[in-house]
Amino acid sequence: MTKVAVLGAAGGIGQPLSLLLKLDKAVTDLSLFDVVNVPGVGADLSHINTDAKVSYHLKSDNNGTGLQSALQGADIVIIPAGVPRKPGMTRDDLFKINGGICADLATGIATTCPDALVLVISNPVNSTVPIFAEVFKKHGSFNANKLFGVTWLDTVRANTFIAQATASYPTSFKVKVVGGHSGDTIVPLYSVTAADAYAKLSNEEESALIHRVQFGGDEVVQAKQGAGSATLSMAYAGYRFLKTFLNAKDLEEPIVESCYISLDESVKGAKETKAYLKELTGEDIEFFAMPCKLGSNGVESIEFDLLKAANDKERQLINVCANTLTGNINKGVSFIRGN
Ligand SMILES: NC(=O)C1=CN([C@@H]2O[C@H](COP(=O)(O)OP(=O)(O)OC[C@H]3O[C@@H](n4cnc5c(N)ncnc54)[C@H](O)[C@@H]3O)[C@@H](O)[C@H]2O)C=CC1
Ligand SMILES: O=C([O-])CC(=O)C(=O)O
Repeated sequence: MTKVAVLGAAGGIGQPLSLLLKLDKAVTDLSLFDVVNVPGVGADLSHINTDAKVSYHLKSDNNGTGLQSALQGADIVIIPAGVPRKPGMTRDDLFKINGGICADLATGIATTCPDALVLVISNPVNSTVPIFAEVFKKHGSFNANKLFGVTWLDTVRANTFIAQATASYPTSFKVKVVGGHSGDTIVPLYSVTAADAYAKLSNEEESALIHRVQFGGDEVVQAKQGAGSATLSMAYAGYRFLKTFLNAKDLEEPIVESCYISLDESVKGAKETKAYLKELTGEDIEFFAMPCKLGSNGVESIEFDLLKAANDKERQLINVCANTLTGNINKGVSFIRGN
């Protein structure tokens, strides 16, 4: 029995993501939540003859207790709620409005399903995940092993774009991406996780490839001309990342995927990762996307050795990342501590 709650289910990401979840045999209950339009999305999905039971909840239901009903008994909560970018905006420009939305949703999770795995898609991920962590800490329910920023779209793009650059199949790559989820905080570890293909590229081709992964989101924002940002590729990425947890109990070996997590001491490998980042960048970094071994209870351990194997160019990129990322994290933390 696995209940998955989608918060922001009526949106551009929420709808295709909910469709993919409705098709997954491992999902027994699919709970859809939004502030608008979710009855229509829920009624539509509920006609599909797969076993997952669909329920839908508006925030305003039953005197404003719709969020609590949606979250009751949830094992996994995935959150694509909030506004997307328009051309000319950075993800950080979304902070004020999405920060408030995330803080409210985090409070609902902390008070209704504090043991759930929480997967945050809402941007700016670099700051919204620290917001979730701070709200959970306030309620005494913070578990660093169960809170994730979904950065899997960066992995999806890193695989696709190197395949395009080297005329190979995207499915032949499993590139790990570290850092954060915006521009120069995104660092694909091509030299470590796609060494053979990467070695075929010239210096200029390498730089162009890395730039494309870092700014892949902008390509979609520009192509959509004001109608939003990535939705279909994000729904796929969010579903694939979530599926890791659905599959975990049937696998003998944990799966290793990149995700943005707290480097709290309770996470195995976080101490080493933090110390290494401090030595490399001079910064105390509290959240970082890392390849992690994942099981049904969340992070089993961080794959620190992959980070240590980064080449000089990647180490320089991590240095650039650290500066921006630390500011983004502090902004999220003080949004809650200052409130
Ligand atoms: N992590 C990642 O890699 C990516 C993140 N995103 C982010 O995902 C978020 C959603 O993007 P889209 O689906 O394209 O936007 P959208 O505007 O199409 O959908 C957002 C949904 O959130 C709902 N919503 C607003 N306030 C809410 C609240 N308080 N509670 C519940 N639902 C609420 C809206 O009603 C809407 O249905 C954006 O912040 C976007 O930047 C987008 C692509 C990739
Ligand atoms: O670019 C955006 O705003 C949406 C996003 O995070 C992505 O596509 O990676």
